Amino acid sequence: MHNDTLVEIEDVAFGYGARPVLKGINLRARSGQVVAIMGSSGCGKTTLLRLIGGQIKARQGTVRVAGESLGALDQAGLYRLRRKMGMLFQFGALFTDMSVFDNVAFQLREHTDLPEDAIRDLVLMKLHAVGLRGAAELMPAELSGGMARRVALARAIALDPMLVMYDEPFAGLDPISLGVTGNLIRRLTDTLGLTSLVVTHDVQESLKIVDYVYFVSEGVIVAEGTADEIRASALSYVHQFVHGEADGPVPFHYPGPDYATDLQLGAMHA
Ligand SMILES: Nc1ncnc2c1ncn2[C@@H]1O[C@H](COP(=O)(O)OP(=O)(O)OP(=O)(O)O)[C@@H](O)[C@H]1O
Repeated sequence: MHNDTLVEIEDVAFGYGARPVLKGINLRARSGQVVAIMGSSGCGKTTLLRLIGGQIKARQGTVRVAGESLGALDQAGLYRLRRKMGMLFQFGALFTDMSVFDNVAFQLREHTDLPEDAIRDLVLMKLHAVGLRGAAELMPAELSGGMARRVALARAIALDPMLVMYDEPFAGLDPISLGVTGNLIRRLTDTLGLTSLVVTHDVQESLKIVDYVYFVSEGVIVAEGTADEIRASALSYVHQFVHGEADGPVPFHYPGPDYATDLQLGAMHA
């Protein structure tokens, strides 16, 4: 293993019940990298993040985080490792009855014995890092969507994780907040020396900030490369994704009965 490899996934398979979702995934992310995982809806991107977070266990293969194989850890070991991971799941819901400050302080109060004045300094540092120190006393209802996303980000980095996982960080944001969020992910990764894994549909926004991209389809990695390699890719799957075309290997229509049969056109002629 490369000595700055933080996440390493080898030949991982997983399914819900009898249905296979991931069929042999290989992926790696190093310290200081922003790595994106893309693929069409339902291809298993969130499942992959849950495997890395240890919420679910691989049926085959190994998931290693910071050199530790998740399959070999007991509950206490998993819990210890998870403290080094920040997770920002869809929209990173904030506690609506707590101020911005208390939202960010929550993890620190739960997981450390730090005195309140140390917690105060840490919270203000994290809020400063996302440009919202001045918003500490606001309630979530008083924030714009983009601001709420940044508070969730401050909360995700409260415990100084080595790894931050983002599930659809750009979903539902206006174009300006989109750019701000992307730049922030890049900047925090660089300045804190962490690793960011970003699950996203937003190819254009993520290509601006990522070091490496993996495309998942039908349970396997079908393409991977740097942002430039992905932009230049001639693979039809990647081309369709990058250029947002409806026709290509990823069908626009969910598989179903033939359209004419469904509309009973045959019956009309009978
Ligand atoms: N807890 C579960 N039990 C059973 N099936 C599940 C469960 N969670 C997800 N699935 C199924 O597994 C597949 C992969 O889901 P997953 O959420 O990982 O996909 P995704 O790529 O993140 O999708 P999207 O981009 O739409 O969020 C989907 O078909 C989904 O319906």
